[in-house]
Amino acid sequence: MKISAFKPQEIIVSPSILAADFANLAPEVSGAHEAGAQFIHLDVMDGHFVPNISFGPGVIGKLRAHSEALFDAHLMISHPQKYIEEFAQAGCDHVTFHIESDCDTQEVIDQIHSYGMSAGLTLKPGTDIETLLPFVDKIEMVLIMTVEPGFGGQSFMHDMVERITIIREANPKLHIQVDGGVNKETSKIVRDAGANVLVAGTAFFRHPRGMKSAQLELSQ
Ligand SMILES: O=C(CO)[C@H](O)[C@H](O)COP(=O)(O)O
Ligand SMILES: [Fe+2]
Repeated sequence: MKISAFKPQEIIVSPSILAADFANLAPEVSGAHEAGAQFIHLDVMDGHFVPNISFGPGVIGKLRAHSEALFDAHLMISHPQKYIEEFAQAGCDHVTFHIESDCDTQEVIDQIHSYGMSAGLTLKPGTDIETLLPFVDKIEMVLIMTVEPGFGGQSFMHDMVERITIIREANPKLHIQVDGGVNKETSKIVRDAGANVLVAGTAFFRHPRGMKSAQLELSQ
């Protein structure tokens, strides 16, 4: 699945498997797609860029056979340039990395594209949004973090919403993704601001009435 199959006006839910049952990832991933999610959000953490360790290309590669959803990797790692080939081989369709990573930003964007994947850029809440502006015509998606990266289940940072408007004005054709504390209420706020890709971990995989209810609540 390629991101070019989706329009930036289209509302897409990207469930973060960080909140899924790690002992049952295959049915969690296939169930998410069956519930209507078109992306699967894969949070890769190295314990260095962020103070948490999650999973890497080995796990993603095993999950690939269980879903036809777009595999949307969010790399929270210090040296993304060392691993792009591995994420491509694991079956990722899209790779987002952090502008604060220790790499040449344009070189990593080119590296991602060279494997036929789409590229995304993101930034921590404390980083100036202006740092992203030189790249908005070079990538397919911007990810606005609405929590400090590293952990699921945190509260949505409302003061990040104006970043969505800034990016939407800078490039109306970009996919704009929001990640962190997205639920029934906050998804409306970010959609109204111009975001179209909604990452949800807790609100999706731990919804009291299941994934189909979560999908409906996030996308309506
Ligand atoms: O990138 C992330 C954390 O760094 C996760 O994608 C995000 O936190 C999703 O979890 P939740 O919806 O529970 O906030
Ligand atoms: Fe994420």
